[in-house]
Amino acid sequence: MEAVVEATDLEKAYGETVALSGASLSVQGGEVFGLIGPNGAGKTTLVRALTGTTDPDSGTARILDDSPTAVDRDRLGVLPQEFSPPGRLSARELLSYYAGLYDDPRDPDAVLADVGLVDAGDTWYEDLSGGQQRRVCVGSALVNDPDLLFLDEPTTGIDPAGRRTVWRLIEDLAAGGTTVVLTTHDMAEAERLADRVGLLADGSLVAQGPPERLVRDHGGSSRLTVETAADPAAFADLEYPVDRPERGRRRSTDGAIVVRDIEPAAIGTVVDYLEARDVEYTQLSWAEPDLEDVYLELADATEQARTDRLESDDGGAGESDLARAGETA
Ligand SMILES: Nc1ncnc2c1ncn2[C@@H]1O[C@H](COP(=O)(O)OP(=O)(O)OP(=O)(O)O)[C@@H](O)[C@H]1O
Repeated sequence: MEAVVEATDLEKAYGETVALSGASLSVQGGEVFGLIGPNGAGKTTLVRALTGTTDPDSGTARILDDSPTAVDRDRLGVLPQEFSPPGRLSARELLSYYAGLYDDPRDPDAVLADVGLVDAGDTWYEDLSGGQQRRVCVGSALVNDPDLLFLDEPTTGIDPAGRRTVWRLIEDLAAGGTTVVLTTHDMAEAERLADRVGLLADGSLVAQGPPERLVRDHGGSSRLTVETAADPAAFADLEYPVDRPERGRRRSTDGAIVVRDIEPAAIGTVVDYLEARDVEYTQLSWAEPDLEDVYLELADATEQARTDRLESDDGGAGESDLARAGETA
């Protein structure tokens, strides 16, 4: 399959701030590629470099076998993260306006239907809810029926039902052969839609692969979370490894203990253990590793590597972690 997006060693700094530090990726025709990563990792900068709205300091970017600034705009759809169309045009007028910019656009009413806004077609953009506005913006990126579509956080602010409408839309586009590069903070969205996911951290892609492979390689084991104020020492005799939840995973305010490498059939053993020792708990929840675990693991490893690099004189301490994290790439 031919690469529709190809980035090699892209670097971009804004003054002292390094936004991209050697980002490389390749997206094949018809693929949905999910770009994930912490705030400030460089995702929007990468999308901008790939769509010709920012010039990288070095490295090369090609889309649709052309340079991002020279590519045929009729073949490209872009939903930027920040997009503010004129407020005093209706949803339908806005889509008609954007459709008018292309040689062979789609029917704006069909696009309105695609994004689930038939009933709001005559409402001024400024009177739509935030989620409806975002859906109009998604629609504006589709009016030219693009071969390649960049969506930078398309579902931010959209309610769960509307999010599913957009997800189905993206799935239909992908089924029709559209190549999609999707930036998101929603791991469920990435896991559901993306054929491959790239984790951007500290300006470079530290891991790339199909979500299930990333989960297998970096997600860790299944876990049973016990919401309890008890100390981990109370679990010392349990036959499974026990520790605290990862950063960002704790839901209870009282604290929790995580029992690892445990299958659902063995949960009863833990319940018996807790009851035999009068350890109080409020809830048990079992989960398989998912993309969020990969994210937390690799983003943490990269952040730690960066801290080590800043703290060490020769800068070498963090590199091995980064290299290890990137083995899946
Ligand atoms: N125009 C700009 N001028 C100065 N700094 C910028 C500019 N654009 C981005 N940056 C900086 O570059 C870094 C990467 O930003 P970018 O917006 O690409 O990250 P991101 O991964 O998209 O973040 P988020 O998830 O918050 O949208 C950040 O430190 C940001 O402050």
